[in-house]
Formats: sequence, C-alpha cells, structure tokens
Amino acid sequence: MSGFLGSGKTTLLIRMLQETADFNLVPAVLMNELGKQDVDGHLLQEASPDVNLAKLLDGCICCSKKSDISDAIKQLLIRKPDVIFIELTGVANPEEIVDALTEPVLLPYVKLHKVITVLDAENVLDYNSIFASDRELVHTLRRQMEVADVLILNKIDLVSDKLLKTIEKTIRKYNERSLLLPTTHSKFDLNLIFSDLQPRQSQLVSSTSFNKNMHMHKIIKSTHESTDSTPSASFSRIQSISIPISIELSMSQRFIERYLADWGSKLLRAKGYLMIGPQRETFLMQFAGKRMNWQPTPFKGTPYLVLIGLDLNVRTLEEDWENRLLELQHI
Ligand SMILES: Nc1nc2c(ncn2[C@@H]2O[C@H](COP(=O)(O)OP(=O)(O)OP(=O)(O)O)[C@@H](O)[C@H]2O)c(=O)[nH]1
Repeated sequence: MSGFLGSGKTTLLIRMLQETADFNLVPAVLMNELGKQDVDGHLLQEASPDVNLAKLLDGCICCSKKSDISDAIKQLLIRKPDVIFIELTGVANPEEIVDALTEPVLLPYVKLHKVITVLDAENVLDYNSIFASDRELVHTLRRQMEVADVLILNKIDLVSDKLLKTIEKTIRKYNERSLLLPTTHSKFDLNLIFSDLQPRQSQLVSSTSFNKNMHMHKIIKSTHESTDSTPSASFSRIQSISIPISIELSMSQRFIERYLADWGSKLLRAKGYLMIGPQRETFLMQFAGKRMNWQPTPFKGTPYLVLIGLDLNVRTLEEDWENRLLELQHI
C-alpha cells in the first residue's frame, strides 16, 4: 500500500484488518515509518490488538537493507498468514518492495497480489508544484500512481464535484487502466481486493514445470498471464518472473545482457545469481535504470534470474528465454 503522507493508508489498513475475518483470511502487517516514533503502529494495535505485526522504523523501506525487510517478512511468515499488508512510507516507490520480495529467501513463499495507492484528493494536484525542486520525490509520487493496480482517490469530502472530475482526468494521464475509486475514509467494497485471495489451506501450489532437455526448472510466480492488450483482472500489474537455472548450465554475461537489452523497455528491474563462463564463477547480476552491474558472489544456492516488469507478457518472455537456451545448447 503506497500513497503520500496523510493520504489515508493507515485508515485503509485498519479497515482491511477489521474485514479480513469475513473473507476467512489471516492477516499480517509490515509497517514502515519514516520517524522513530511508531504512531501508526500504535493506532493499528489499538484497533486490532492481536495482529501479527512487524515494523521497520526510522527509514524508508526502499532504503532499508534487504535483509531487514526479508527478516521482518520471515518473522511474519512464522504464524502462517494468508495475506501480508505492507504499508509503505509516503515517500516510497512501490517498485522497491517488489524488488525486496524477490530475494532468494522469500521468493518461494510470497507473491505480490496488488499494489494499492491511496491519493489525497485535496492535495494530489499540487504535488508537482509544491515539490518542484525535488525531482526525485515528484518521480516517486508519479510512480505510485503509474504502477498501482488500484487507485484510491481518498478525501473526496474535501473537494468539489467539479474539482473531482479534474483530478480524475489528471490521474488518468498517469494510469489509464487501473481501477480508480473515489472514497472518503478509504471506504470501498473490499471484495475488489480480497475476493481473489484464498485462505492458505485452499491455496494451489504455484504452477511449475520441469523440462530436463532445457536444464531449466521454472516456477512462475504470477499464475496470471497478462498480454499487452488485456488489462489485468486480478493479481498485480507489477509482475515478477523467477527462472531457476540448472546448476549445470553456465552462460556468458553477453547472453544475459542481450536478453535483457531486447526486453529492456518492458523491464523495471532484473537480477539474478548466475554461473558465468567456463570457470562457472557465480555472479550477482543487477539490472536497474537500464544499467547492468556484475559482482562476484559467494552465493551457493541454485542460480536463478528474476525479471520484474509492468504489464509483462509473461509467456512471450519465457518462450523467448527457452528458445535462446536451446540455441545456446546447440552452439
Ligand atoms: N476529511 C477526511 N479525512 C480523512 C479521510 N481519510 C483519512 N482522513 C484523516 O486523514 C488523516 C491521515 O490519515 P491516515 O490514514 O493516518 O493517513 P496515512 O496515509 O496513513 O498517513 P501517514 O502515515 O502520515 O503517511 C487522519 O486524521 C484521518 O482521520 C477522508 O476521507 N476525509
């Protein structure tokens, strides 16, 4: 859950917690606050005293060490929740948390369901001018709108109907396809969020397939497959694809770089632990902001590649990867 400071995230979180029981869901919460003082955490515990809660205080989740985030989520997973709500600070870009969720220790256990962005109707149009000198913040606030699966346009009691229309039109310039819900006190039908979540007991194992010839065991994190022309009905528009790669397979940096360059415009981020060259040395590959970085690493697990993108055509990406692997094996 993202949204600028004071937009109504905690209000929504408390409502969601109160209604999870109606959907047979056991919730957990990861809260992140900028200051050392945990105001929202106290509010939450007052409203929902038994909640399985982890907090990352004094820092934005996007700047926190990945190990802090994964430790917090691992701690929450001990009590086997069906859903984890993550409330980000007002200045966090939701893409960053997706990045953290694709760390090797979490990858098999968590799946991004939806990015919800809460907007403060009274102030949202002014952000560009108020923060004109802080380009990074303006960018973050724009990304909060662009990557959301659900946009909650909150505090509409504080604006006129005419202004509301203008705000909706402006938001649509950044995100024309996601659900846009005008609300007061973040109230809307939570079926829209919860109906396609299942309690843990009835969850299906994620789709897996094994193709020995290609030396590739792939686990598709997102069972939803979007195409460029089909809006996502469920699951998140930010998708992550994880491709475990056989330990027997070693490839060149160029092979990966070419693949990522060809899909670069679609990708927000990619990373992986890969065995490179005849020496089979393991590298951590990071691709962010169109830049690639390779670092030797002592990582000893199964090599894998993770691709994160917005509205990815998952099947096409996988097919392309498989075809390239076949070609590689015939060289
Ligand atoms: N008038 C009005 N006030 C609202 C509405 N929704 C929330 N508020 C109030 O706005 C204030 C901020 O709401 P929060 O839910 O704490 O917002 P937040 O996004 O969690 O805030 P941060 O934690 O600072 O980022 C609270 O005093 C809420 O009661 C609304 O629809 N209308």
